Amino acid sequence: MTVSKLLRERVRYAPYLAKVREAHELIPLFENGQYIGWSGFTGVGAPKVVPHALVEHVEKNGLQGKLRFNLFVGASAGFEECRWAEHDMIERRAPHQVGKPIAKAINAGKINFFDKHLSMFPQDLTYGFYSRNRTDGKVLDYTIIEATAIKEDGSIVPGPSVGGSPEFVSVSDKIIIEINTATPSFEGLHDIDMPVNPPHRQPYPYVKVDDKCGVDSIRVDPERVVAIVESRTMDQVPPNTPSDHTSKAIANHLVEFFRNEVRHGRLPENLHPLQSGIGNIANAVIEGLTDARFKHLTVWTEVLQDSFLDLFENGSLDYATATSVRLTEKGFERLFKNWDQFKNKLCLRSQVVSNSPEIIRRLGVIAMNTPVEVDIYAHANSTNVNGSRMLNGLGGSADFLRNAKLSIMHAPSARPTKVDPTGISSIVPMASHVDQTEHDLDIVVTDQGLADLRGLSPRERAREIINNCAHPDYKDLLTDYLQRSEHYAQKHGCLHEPHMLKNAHKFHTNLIEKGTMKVDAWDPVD
Ligand SMILES: CC(=O)SCCNC(=O)CCNC(=O)[C@H](O)C(C)(C)COP(=O)(O)OP(=O)(O)OC[C@H]1O[C@@H](n2cnc3c(N)ncnc32)[C@H](O)[C@@H]1OP(=O)(O)O
Repeated sequence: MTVSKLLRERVRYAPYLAKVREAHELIPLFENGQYIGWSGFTGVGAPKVVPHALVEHVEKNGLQGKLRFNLFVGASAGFEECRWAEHDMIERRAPHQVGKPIAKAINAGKINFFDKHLSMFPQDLTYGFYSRNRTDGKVLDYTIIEATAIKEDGSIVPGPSVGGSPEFVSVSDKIIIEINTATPSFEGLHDIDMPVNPPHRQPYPYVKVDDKCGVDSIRVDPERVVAIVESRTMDQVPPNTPSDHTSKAIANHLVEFFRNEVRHGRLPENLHPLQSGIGNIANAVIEGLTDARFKHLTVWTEVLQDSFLDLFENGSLDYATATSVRLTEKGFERLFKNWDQFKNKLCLRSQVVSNSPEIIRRLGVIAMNTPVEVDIYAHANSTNVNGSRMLNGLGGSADFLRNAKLSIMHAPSARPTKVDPTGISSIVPMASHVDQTEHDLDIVVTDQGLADLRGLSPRERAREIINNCAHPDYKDLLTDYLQRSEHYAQKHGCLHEPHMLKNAHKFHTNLIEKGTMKVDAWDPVD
């Protein structure tokens, strides 16, 4: 088959050129029930052409439900996995996904989804934990990995994400590489630690955000590479919603808090390395920091969004490292236009390193993530609406919030429902599912204000959160819940973290029944 000039330029290991194939030629390799790894993290760097050929094959031949895979991706893969979900091609999936079709299939019980900390998922896969029921001893049948170049030794230069690819490649029976020639090569941007399992694992020696101790490409045994496919499809990240008065208010409270910490000597003037989660609030908070004009900031995070480019450009940010650079089309244009400037200030690592609890704690990272809800004692739910409906998954939130120097959760104080513009309170009596515990969180912040929970007992925390963070529509209700719970608990000698279990989830049941968390009355308890 003919090999394009662009592909020849990107593939510097000649033996691979004999393995160049069209995606449709690879379809016979795939069988129902196989274990597949994909590159990709937060919707960038995932394979596109082979997954697309497979879904077309399923669609054309009516194979929905008959060609299903155990699919593992470092974090969300985006559009391609949503199409697989729509065509019932996913039997099992871990650990983090984003997109209505895939969440719908999970919540319809069609996909066996399991959620695991992003720092742990790739290593657990290499331990054989997820393939322990296989009788052939394999972990993954295929890894399909997107690359932007191949080096002289056949090693893989990833694109805008590293994620779990090093681990997938290390335990995969066969490997298919998609070389993306539509996107510029990301060569020089990666620092990758190839997996070494206990008892031989050494410490990751990073003590500064810009330390580089790994390799610049993913080592692979060329014999296991069965095909090279050219991809001409760019990543597509939807534009971020512009910040609004809610996200701006959250950002302002946080900036004020940081300034106060600096004044009291608990943070240096350039703060500590920042981590910021995904979503519009996270993006807006970083925008807020841009306006605050801190100097010499650094970032140790898992995903970089567009707003970080502003921080670089206005001179606030010295260096940023992550496992994925998830930019919109405009963001990527800005990155490539100023490539020489950014390439010395940016580094992409494996997700086991970007999310390593040990490094997060060593660097004193400031972690900021958005929850579904936080309860009055500071247990937070990041994943399951009403304790049951999976959204995206835990992601790296707990890797960071458990280990950061400052663990911050930011949310709007209330969200609208169809019948009530403030029908959902982000502050609830008892979280309907717990991902981050009271032992992890230091700060809760909403558009109403900031609750500093450090050193407070549960009942003190409850007052700080209700008074500072709850929406005015819910303040009295939550205070009433707390006082009644205290009265009840006093009688029963259980005043440490008082609850009326009969009413603890009444906000949620009321929301399900009436479309608002505004309960009319509490059930009597004695
Ligand atoms: C890859 C990474 O891990 S990055 C690092 C951080 N990762 C994480 O924190 C992972 C977990 N967190 C997340 O997935 C997100 O931060 C979320 C979903 C919790 C919040 O993000 P937001 O942008 O604020 O969520 P958004 O407003 O889009 O809400 C998502 C859905 O949940 C619903 N929802 C959110 N909160 C609630 C609530 N308290 N009660 C009921 N429904 C809720 C929304 O109405 C919306 O419903 P829809 O899908 O039917 O439209």
